[in-house]
Amino acid sequence: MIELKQVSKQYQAKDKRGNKLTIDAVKPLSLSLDHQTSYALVGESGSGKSTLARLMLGIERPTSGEVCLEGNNIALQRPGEFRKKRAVLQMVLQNAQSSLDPRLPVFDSIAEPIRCLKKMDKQSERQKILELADKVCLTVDQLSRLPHELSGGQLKRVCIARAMSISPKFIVFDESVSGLDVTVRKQILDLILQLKNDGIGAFLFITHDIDVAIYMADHIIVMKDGSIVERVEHAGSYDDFKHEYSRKMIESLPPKSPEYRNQQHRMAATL
Ligand SMILES: Nc1ncnc2c1ncn2[C@@H]1O[C@H](COP(=O)(O)OP(=O)(O)OP(=O)(O)O)[C@@H](O)[C@H]1O
Repeated sequence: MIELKQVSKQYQAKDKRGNKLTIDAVKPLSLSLDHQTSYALVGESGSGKSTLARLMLGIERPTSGEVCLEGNNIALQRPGEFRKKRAVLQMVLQNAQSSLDPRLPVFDSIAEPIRCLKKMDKQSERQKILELADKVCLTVDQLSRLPHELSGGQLKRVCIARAMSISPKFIVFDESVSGLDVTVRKQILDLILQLKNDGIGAFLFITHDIDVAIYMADHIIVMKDGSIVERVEHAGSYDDFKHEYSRKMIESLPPKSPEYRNQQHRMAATL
């Protein structure tokens, strides 16, 4: 579905003294993402995960290489044409609150992509939003509220419903459960897994948390300093990670609280 061919991304910045600096956010790499597959991208802060995701979605242009969607180089498509095709690719950002218009009831925020990209009469639109709300467990009452009147977990659900509103083939979840308490976190992760079988074609989960990656994804991609250092399929435990950097990341995991460990056991039991 999405193919990256020797793609790289450099940013120009300035150091403390004002000298020009080139940042190799993503070094040349190739990667294919298939339909109906779950991916996780793990790596420390600054390793290039979000930049790589933005390249996949065509939000950023690569410095070199090609990004192809269904075999077509997205850089060669006319903006109008790509805008329509790009709708099949969605992203759920880390900060749910700032991704939503604070003045709009969340019903309208969920409806926004439909209004921009699809022609739908009001009755069908309402029906569609109610179906989506049901899928992500939001009540009709919650749909009429403003973002600041919802909890963090409810806001994540709104963002997921919004991303799903135009039936995307691929959704990137960028740190989508950070900042949530363990119970809500588990609910959101399970919701995404459930939606995978019931709507989302494929997804990429960006996370610092290797436990979350193991729980969520069929394919785990480990990034370090802009490069992919390891790919693990169907990881069942930490032992499946062999690269020195992955091992270091695992060794530096903080000791887990009893509550967290119990949750991991419950997660493992459901796999
Ligand atoms: N617009 C930009 N301009 C300049 N440098 C940037 C820009 N965006 C990202 N970078 C730099 O590129 C590198 C990779 O950043 P990126 O956000 O992709 O990492 P990340 O792995 O997603 O980090 P985090 O987990 O903290 O979100 C970092 O050194 C970052 O400072």
